[in-house]
Amino acid sequence: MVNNEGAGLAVRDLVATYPGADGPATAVAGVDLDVPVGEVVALLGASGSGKSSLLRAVAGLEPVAGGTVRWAGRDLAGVPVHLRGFGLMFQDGQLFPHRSVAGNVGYGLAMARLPRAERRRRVQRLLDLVGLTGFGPRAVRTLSGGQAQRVALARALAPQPALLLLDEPLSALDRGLREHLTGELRDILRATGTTALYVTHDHDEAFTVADRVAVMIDGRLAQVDAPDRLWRAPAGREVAAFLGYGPFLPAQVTDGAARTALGEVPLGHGGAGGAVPPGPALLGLAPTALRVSGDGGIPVDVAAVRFRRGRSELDVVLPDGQRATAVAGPHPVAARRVRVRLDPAAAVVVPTDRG
Ligand SMILES: Nc1ncnc2c1ncn2[C@@H]1O[C@H](COP(=O)(O)OP(=O)(O)OP(=O)(O)O)[C@@H](O)[C@H]1O
Repeated sequence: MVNNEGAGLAVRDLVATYPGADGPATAVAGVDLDVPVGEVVALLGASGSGKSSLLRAVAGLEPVAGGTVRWAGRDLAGVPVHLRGFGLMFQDGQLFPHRSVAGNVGYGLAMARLPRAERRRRVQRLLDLVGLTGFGPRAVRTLSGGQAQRVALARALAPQPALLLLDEPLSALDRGLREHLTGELRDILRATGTTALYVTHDHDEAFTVADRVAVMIDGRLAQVDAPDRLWRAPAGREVAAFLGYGPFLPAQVTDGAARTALGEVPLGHGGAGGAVPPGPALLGLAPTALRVSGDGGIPVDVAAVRFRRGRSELDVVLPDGQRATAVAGPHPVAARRVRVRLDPAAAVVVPTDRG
């Protein structure tokens, strides 16, 4: 991964607002983000967290209320969308309905006045790349949703944009197709060495596509990290809860281990990683962190039992009254009280929230 000083995207203290009834409403609340050349960064957040607003501000589609967007060291304030050299891809593709597939993919190349023969070659290469060999003459209205998004991707990649901005590019597709295309998209971005900022609310998509994932909560970036590190070492309870950890139990960190009501968890092992200072902390449980055990473990009451994907899942009541999920084997569980053991690899220790 190239990371020359000043290369790539550098966003500093970016603020984006919309006019509201009671004055401007803040959608992006002072964001710093770097996307070095060749890297794919996913902006992951709940609906309304400000992901699209940040992406649109980088694209130049929205005016910024504060801060800077730089590419290769150059401040882009006042540079219009079409002169930033960025590519855009949206959820609904927005293909030109009256052009063929090839006409759509080659659009930017025609604009750039590339000679016809070279244009043809590039369009063909791109259609090969996105798995649509031979689709050039097809009318876009005859395409399936997945095919249309492949065309949109090919069109966005055609002018070899310095930065590709993707806003929920797969979210209009059904789950199976989305999962399939996510892997393909990652491979295509890697194969073309594309630098990209990828907005999604889908965790699996972000973790699959991105070199680094930026978690956006209420207009702020709560953590930016490689997928495995984000999962192993969330910065705090807010990020851990967003990733799906919970409930959280009090923990006391000493000498590389965290003591909790469910037992001791070694730090830096399995899921319970991160630089958590000694003192009070929190233990967050992934849905598979508790296993029903035949012998030993903590006794808990069973509130409900479900059978799911070949195994029993129990809602159990922890000693402090919180509900948690415990996983059992393939046989139905009839007991009203069971013992559970903690799998430290499926739990995280995070610092207590500040303030
Ligand atoms: N054009 C607009 N006018 C007024 N408010 C807006 C506008 N666009 C977005 N907002 C508000 O800004 C906040 C952030 O919206 P944004 O679309 O950036 O979030 P998001 O994380 O991309 O959400 P989603 O995943 O639902 O698209 C929200 O509170 C939203 O209601």
